[in-house]
Amino acid sequence: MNLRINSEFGTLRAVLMHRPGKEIDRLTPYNKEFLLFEDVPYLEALQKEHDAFSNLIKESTGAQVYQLRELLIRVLYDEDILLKLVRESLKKSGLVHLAEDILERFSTAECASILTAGLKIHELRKKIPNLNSGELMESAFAISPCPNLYFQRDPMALTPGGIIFSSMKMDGRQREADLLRTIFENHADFKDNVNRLYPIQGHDNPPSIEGGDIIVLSGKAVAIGNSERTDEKAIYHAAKAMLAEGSVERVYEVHLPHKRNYMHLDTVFTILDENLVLTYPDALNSVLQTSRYTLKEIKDDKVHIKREVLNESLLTILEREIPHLEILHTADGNPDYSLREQWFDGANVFAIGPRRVISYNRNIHTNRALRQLGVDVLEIPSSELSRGLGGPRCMTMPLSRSRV
Ligand SMILES: NC(=[NH2+])NCCC[C@H](N)C(=O)O
Repeated sequence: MNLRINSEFGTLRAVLMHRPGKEIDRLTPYNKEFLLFEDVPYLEALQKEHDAFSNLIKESTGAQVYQLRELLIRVLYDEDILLKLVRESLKKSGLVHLAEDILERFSTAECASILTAGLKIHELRKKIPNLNSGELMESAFAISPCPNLYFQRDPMALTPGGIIFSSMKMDGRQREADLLRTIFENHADFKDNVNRLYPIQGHDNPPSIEGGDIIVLSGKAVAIGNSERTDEKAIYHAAKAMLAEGSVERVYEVHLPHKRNYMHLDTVFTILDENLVLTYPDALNSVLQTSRYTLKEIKDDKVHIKREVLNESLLTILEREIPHLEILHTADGNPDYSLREQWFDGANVFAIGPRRVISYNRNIHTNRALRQLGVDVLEIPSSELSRGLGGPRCMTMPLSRSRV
């Protein structure tokens, strides 16, 4: 698997997902906002919906569906890797000195659970009765949970030139990118095929960038949202690395309002075929601030890139990059429904092949409009999955697609 993607819609061959687990049960009415959820989901129902999603992908495409937990356990068998991750995860609570004790008392599979679902002081005390946890309350987290891990789109991104490992903006998600990067840089199935574009060498605290903001417009062009989650500096470095690699010739920086319902560029639009884009009414026209990065020259091993501020809307850019562009609006533009359906990620469908998408069943008006255009729409249940405010594209990390 060469871990590069040159379209958003080539027939899916392999995808990474995470079946939600105990990390979801960490959500309460008090921490849900901090942990970026709209509500407190019912885990069993959430898992059923997620299973329906992953099974549908397998049945409809025959693609290989990797599960994060299995990949993680495999790399954690290397004790140095495990120790490093556990130490890193304990930094926030100031309990790094407990890392070795944890490794001694928990199995590798249990450590994988701790790294995803977190660990509370009182849970740790069961294994270490004389635990000195300082000022921390029994209900505090020694290791914080990652309830957003089923949004596999965000901790990294595949591009035509290689992989961008995210540096995640919000406190509640920061550990996710470490898990993914550790897997891809160490797992035997992947490590030799990783061309890391970001973070660049020597960046300890890289500026933030998240996978949901990165959309491959074509084998030669990539759009990155400058958003609530992705910083201008990160876009600059990622653009420079992509342009230096050579596959991508143009990187667009798209300024989004820094608001929760625009949190990532893929909440605004998704690409379903070589000339079909799904978006919500007015979004493409109202995004007016954009910039374009191109390569100037590579001289004495130094890469120089050019940034042009464009007075063009996102629509104009898409029209230039995608010949014969056809645009479909969520709920077909119906003012009574398009906002509702956009809120629950109507524009965020997951393309499993050209004009073949998986969509939330609740977005009935959008799904109907897609079908009227001849798109094959496969639906998944969405009562619980949608409470995290992410849609089918957000929940998937395609690792391989047929080239288009
Ligand atoms: N690619 C996306 N749009 N992801 C949606 C992520 C939702 C998640 N609750 C967050 O706020 O981070």
